Amino acid sequence: MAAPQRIEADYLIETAFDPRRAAEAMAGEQSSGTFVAIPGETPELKERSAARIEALEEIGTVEAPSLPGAGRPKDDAAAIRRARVTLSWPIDNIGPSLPNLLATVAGNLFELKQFSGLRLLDIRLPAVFAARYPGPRFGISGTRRLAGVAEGPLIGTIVKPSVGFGAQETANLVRLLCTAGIDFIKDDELQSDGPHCPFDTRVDAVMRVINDHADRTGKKVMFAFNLTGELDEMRRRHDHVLERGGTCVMASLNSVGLVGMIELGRFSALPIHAHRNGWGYLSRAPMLGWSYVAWQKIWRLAGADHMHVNGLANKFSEADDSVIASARACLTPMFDDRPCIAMPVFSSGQSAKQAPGTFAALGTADLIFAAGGGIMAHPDGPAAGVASLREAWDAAMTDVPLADYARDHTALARALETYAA
Ligand SMILES: O=C(O)[C@H](O)COP(=O)(O)O
Ligand SMILES: [Mg+2]
Repeated sequence: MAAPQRIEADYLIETAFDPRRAAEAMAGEQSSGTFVAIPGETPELKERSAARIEALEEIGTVEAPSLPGAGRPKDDAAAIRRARVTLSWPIDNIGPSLPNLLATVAGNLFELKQFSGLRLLDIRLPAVFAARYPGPRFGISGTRRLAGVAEGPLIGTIVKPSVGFGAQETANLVRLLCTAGIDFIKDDELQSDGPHCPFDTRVDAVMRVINDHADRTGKKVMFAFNLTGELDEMRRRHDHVLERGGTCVMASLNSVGLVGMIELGRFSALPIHAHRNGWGYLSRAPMLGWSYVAWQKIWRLAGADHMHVNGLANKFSEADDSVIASARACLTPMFDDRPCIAMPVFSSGQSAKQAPGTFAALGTADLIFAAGGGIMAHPDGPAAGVASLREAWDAAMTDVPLADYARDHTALARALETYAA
């Protein structure tokens, strides 16, 4: 897996024009060219700075354009063709800069008239990027160490109701979950620092419970406090969590943006739990936007330790094979000497029933399995919800079918009845 010398990006394109001509327009627009030839773009300059087409493979035709507004060639009967294209750029165009990488590989090309579909599938970066950015400081091993979970998944939850609890009500729920043996708890992304549940007050109340539980049992439950905000706010909130003995902070990636995440990555002395809310607008249309395989690399390099990947049979619209491809991507090294592995977080409509499928598909338990409704709505209460997830994972990892294991594990049996649909 040698890092390339040039920046490389793979795309899926759809066009009514000749795909090579369209890809040339895309390469030109994203490097030295524009819509007409310009005198300054000499052969020497192009040699130095132009993006190149490294590969182009046509993969078929479609009846109708996927996106509105695309142009058509004069021959209006021309087929609409799809192709996979790899472009490359010299690193000297931008240097190892993540914000400028974004403008280069995922900038103006999505709206070029030549295309009725354009999706970024993957990126590969020269090793200078690994030297410039921190990458995850904690990753799997650091998270396991801080959470005191040597093997198996981190069984986790999201505070639910997502908003509405005050600090003390949140702490009361945390006490119950700690007693039930949970490993990981997070704020919902909708909860940050509103007047009804101020960040500092929540941290103080929750950490009193977590520290007290740790003093008595030796187990410090990891709580990801959502510090999403402006840069100074995030730094101040981070310091408050650290002072109170907290072991994780959370940020909404699309809210803090790339620069926010880079700054947080450089600053943070705690693992960063990266929430991907908003992902749908980047990915839901199959012929537009980003593949998670490409997108997650940017955030890992910026410093994300945990990356949300949705979950099997989730409440959203993503198919299971895409969820597993995303989780595998987070576990795939980015550079030989800087793997930047992030721990995948399965979350969204998860409950005991998805444990075997998740373990079988991923082949590892190096993950956080977070169930909000899947724990809170257990008919015998959240403690039984936690037990049901633990039992489901024990069954999955010892290759016992859930229904068999449920015969003498009541919490699991009741969960399977409840979350059957
Ligand atoms: O922030 C999250 O991960 C979601 O709110 C998950 O909630 P759920 O487990 O109830 O779907
Ligand atoms: Mg949520």
